[in-house]
Amino acid sequence: MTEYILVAGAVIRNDQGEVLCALRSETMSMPRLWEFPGGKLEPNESAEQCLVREILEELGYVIQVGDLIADVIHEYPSIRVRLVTYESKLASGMPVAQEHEQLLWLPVNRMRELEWAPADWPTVEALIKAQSQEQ
Ligand SMILES: Nc1nc2c([nH]c(=O)n2[C@H]2C[C@H](O)[C@@H](COP(=O)(O)OP(=O)(O)OP(=O)(O)O)O2)c(=O)[nH]1
Repeated sequence: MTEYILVAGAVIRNDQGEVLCALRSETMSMPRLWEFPGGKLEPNESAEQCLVREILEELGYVIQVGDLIADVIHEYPSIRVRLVTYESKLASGMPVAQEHEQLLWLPVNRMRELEWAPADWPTVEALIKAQSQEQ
């Protein structure tokens, strides 16, 4: 039996195709690592419902959730996280950081420059691969 914490992350794009990257603050676990906004699923909640709720809490904004990008299990020293990431769009307007230290819109081809939470790398690589296949 492998137990894990199920976490959903939103890959939020703007009209230029840039992705919203969020820096975990000093007071959060895994401080100062970049992540996709989101969080742990509550009981009886779908990943989509979790993302809409978390993004509203963290960024004050409603998103529209699209396709699954990656579904990975990462073994941290003290926890095992299953991270599912989804394409998402903002309905309109701009997100405002309420819990994160910093928000950054980055083109996909620059995402490797950030220090991501280890569970996030398969999503970053999938985004880069998908973009290179489009060109
Ligand atoms: N939201 C989010 N969490 C991530 C990502 N990558 C990753 O490893 N995580 C980890 C960090 C946390 O251990 C967990 C998500 O918990 P959370 O975002 O609800 O964090 P939290 O601050 O409420 O929880 P915690 O401090 O009690 O761990 O998943 C990611 O891209 N987005």
